[in-house]
Amino acid sequence: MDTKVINVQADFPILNQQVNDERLVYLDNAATAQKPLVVTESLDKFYHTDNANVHRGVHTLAERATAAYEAARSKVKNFINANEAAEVIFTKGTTDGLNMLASTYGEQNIHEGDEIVISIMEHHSNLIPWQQLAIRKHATLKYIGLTAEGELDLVDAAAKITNRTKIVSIAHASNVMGTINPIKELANLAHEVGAIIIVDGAQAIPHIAVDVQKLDVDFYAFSGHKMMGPTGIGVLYGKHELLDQMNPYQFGGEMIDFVYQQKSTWTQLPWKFEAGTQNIAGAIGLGTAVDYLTDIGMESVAQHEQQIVDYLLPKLVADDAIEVYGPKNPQKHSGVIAFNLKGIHPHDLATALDMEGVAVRAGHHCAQPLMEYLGVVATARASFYLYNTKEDVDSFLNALTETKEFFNHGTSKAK
Ligand SMILES: Cc1ncc(COP(=O)(O)O)c(CN[C@@H]2CONC2=O)c1O
Repeated sequence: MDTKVINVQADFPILNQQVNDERLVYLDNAATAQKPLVVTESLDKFYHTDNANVHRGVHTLAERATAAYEAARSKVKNFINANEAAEVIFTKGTTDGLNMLASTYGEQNIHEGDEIVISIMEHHSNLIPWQQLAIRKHATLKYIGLTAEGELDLVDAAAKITNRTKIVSIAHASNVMGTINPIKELANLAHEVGAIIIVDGAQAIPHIAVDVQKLDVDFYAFSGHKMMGPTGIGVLYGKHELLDQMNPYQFGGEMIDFVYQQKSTWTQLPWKFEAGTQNIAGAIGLGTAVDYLTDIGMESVAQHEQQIVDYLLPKLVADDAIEVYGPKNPQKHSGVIAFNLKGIHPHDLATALDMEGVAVRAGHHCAQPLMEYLGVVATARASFYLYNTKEDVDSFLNALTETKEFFNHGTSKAK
């Protein structure tokens, strides 16, 4: 499939600035992505011309706001190829969606002795909800390990997913290891034993095409802010029949059919899970981000990032002063690259890079069990998106060289 050359920096005014008298090079996209003008303009338009509460008013603005909100839902439905818009629940983000599942599906279906299987590379948002559920229910939480290459160990997965497993919950892409996990295979392993599969899609949905029906996942959670949408909006996709069985997550306006003094009945999907006034503007902004990505094409986004990784990763791997985590093969590594400069604390490294205008993340990345598994306390992390360029990569590499010299570090082999 032919892909467009991506040249979108002009859509992101935030990128056109100096930091510490150097050109900003923003490489912290795994934390949050920058927003194109069309997204912020869609928020302005809503608040300046269409703002009203949704689903309840019969006046013109309420109808316009409702139409825009539900149009956003339809855009997301098409973007992930859900079977119907009712399977798209707006949430606050990935964390909210995963907690919703643990508090509803989990509470209703996990019992003493049952097993929940996740992986050691999970973000805390896809670890703690299951850990606390297992504690509450006297169930068992098991972790799938990694191969020597730093990928998910499918042999270990097959050994740990058994007829005692009720839930498998896995990141589609790691926010540390730069791996894309074999979700279709894991879905098959889960379904073969009668378990469901939940996917944390936070680091995948912005970067690769996701087809929830082709993957045959039961639930898929992601955040708007990582795919150039506003913060505070996200999506939980779920198969209709499973969402139907779940108790509401929160109670209040919007989500009811009828409220009597001593009992209440609930409305239909998706609104059963959208209690109270929702993040209407956020949903509209997310819908605009979906349009923006769809216009560019996810194939083009993926190829653009692959070109960056193909160019950068071998240089980092070849440098004896640098430890790279995750697969060393660029074809198996996403645009999230965790690394350390040997002997230098990642916070000091990130501070030094910031002095050169380069923004990377440093810390445990809300993946402390993974840090322990890797034998490190923290790492630095550079993460790329469609608006990053080869010039950004060269600036990053130059800043790394400057930083190594600043810390009087050994010279690297790679030039
Ligand atoms: C894999 C993964 N899952 C869940 C989350 C939680 O998403 P929300 O915060 O939107 O609910 C994140 C956030 N990524 C963190 C945030 O900052 N840096 C990171 O790597 C993530 O990377």
